Amino acid sequence: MSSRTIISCLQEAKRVAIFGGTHGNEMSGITLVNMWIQNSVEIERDGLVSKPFISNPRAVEKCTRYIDTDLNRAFTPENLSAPDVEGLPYEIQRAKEINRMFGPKGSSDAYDVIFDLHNTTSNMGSTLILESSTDFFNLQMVHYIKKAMAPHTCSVLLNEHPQLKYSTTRSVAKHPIGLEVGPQPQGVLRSNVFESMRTILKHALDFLELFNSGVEFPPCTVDVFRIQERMDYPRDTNGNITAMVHPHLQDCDWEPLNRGDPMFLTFDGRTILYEGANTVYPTFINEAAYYEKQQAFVTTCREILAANAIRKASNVFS
Ligand SMILES: CC(=O)N[C@@H](CC(=O)O)C(=O)O
Ligand SMILES: [Zn+2]
Repeated sequence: MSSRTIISCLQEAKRVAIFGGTHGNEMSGITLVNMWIQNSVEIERDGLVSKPFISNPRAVEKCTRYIDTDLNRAFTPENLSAPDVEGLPYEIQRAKEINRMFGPKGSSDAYDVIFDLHNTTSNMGSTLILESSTDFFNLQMVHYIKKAMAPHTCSVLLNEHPQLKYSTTRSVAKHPIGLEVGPQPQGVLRSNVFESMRTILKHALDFLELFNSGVEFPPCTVDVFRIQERMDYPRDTNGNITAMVHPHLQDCDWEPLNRGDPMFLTFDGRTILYEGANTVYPTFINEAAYYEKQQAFVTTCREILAANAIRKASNVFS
């Protein structure tokens, strides 16, 4: 190590929660978390308190994304500080409960890490979702997971966009991290998707154990896809879609989309081309849950993020 290496000394990451069922029809996370609630041996590590938790139990019971409103958009300061009156939408009540249990969001009492387990109908493979490009702890963790997963790929989606960023369930933690694995239909369990998610989480917990044991992680870089733009389906004046994702784009998550490439196929057989000047990398292509959010896919650009070396701050009292 060069004498000029900057080391960020961070608090130990002791309290870790694993959320499944933030969306009640995304079966891998729900099944894994229920399994770990029954028997937690697999997620136990030295120096860690790991809490498996079903975040939206009523939606899980009904096998639907949400009851009243999307829980994974609900953790806004306004919602979290709303008075506990009767008749609040279920997910707003639940957000306040989760914030009390695992937060409060933004405070030193908040959980250190929340892993939130999601599935997508898109062909994204294994993806980690970050909300900040400057959280060195998460960047180091993601770097560790990517290396441990090789030769299998694990993509990193950075959702730091001022307009497109949303108030996630995991944002209650100091270090929020989303796991998004697909393709898996809503309400369906696929063994390959289930096992990929399980493997990512195993590596993540191994990283936390190493960090807490005092291991120093040298400076690193991480290839990420930064969210750029939401692309909606073509629609008629009533708001109904008039085209589908083009067969040349379907399932091509993370592959370059260049000016002039096919994007949509109208019901009457016309191809709509991508007209943007720059090459982009689409993802969440044809995600079932996003029809209601007016999103056919999201474009991203590639970027390389750098992280300082990290290690656990030494305790002066020990
Ligand atoms: C398909 C799906 O639910 N995706 C998640 C992504 C995330 O957790 O940031 C969501 O829209 O909330
Ligand atoms: Zn989800």
